[in-house]
Amino acid sequence: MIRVFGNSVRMMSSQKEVVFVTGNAKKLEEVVAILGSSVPFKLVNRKIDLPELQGDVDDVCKKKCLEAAGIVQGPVIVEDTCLCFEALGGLPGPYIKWFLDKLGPEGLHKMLIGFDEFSAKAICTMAYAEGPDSEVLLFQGVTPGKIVIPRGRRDFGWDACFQPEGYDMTYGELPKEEKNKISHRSKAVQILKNHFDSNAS
Ligand SMILES: O=c1nc[nH]c2c1ncn2[C@H]1C[C@H](O)[C@@H](COP(=O)(O)OP(=O)(O)OP(=O)(O)O)O1
Ligand SMILES: [Mg+2]
Repeated sequence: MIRVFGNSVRMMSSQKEVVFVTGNAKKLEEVVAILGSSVPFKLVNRKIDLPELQGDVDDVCKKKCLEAAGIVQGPVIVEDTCLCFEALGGLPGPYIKWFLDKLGPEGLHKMLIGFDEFSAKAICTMAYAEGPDSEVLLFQGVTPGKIVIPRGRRDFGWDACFQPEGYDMTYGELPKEEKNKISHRSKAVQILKNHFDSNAS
């Protein structure tokens, strides 16, 4: 179990504990690194494999969040990550996990050769709910880029085949701290953090 303790004064008054529900250790590692210690709540992880749902990005994330809140019976954060290919009208999108499992990063690139169109968007949608009957808030970060022949680390999903716009390195080649400054996840976490910062007093 990983705990991130907020160190702000506001933390003393709120003492809010939020459970980040994910079965993906790499996601957790990045969210913890991006959030740092300045969050006005205490983040606690629970490793639960939530169902892989169907639908549009926002719907998938809302349902996933309510599933998690039902299990935890309290405040939760979940996130769902999409990789959307321009040539495929936004697919695989939320189904990227299955495409990656079956094709690997090489296959994701090969799939697009016939289209000769490699533009893609990495989208992270974070969802927060106070409980199973509460409203779900969404915080979304998007990083545009292109799908390339894999280069770099293979330790996290499709990192090796995604090259963010304006960079000549893939996510898998960029130092972790650099990825965490520009990634879809860092943008979503920043928006979520701003929300909690402005509602914490
Ligand atoms: O920054 C990333 N860089 C490379 N690959 C990534 C990234 N973020 C997620 N991924 C992979 C993991 C999974 O194959 C799919 C998203 O599926 P997604 O359902 O959101 O993740 P998951 O099932 O692994 O964890 P969770 O328990 O939070 O649902 O893309
Ligand atoms: Mg999942």
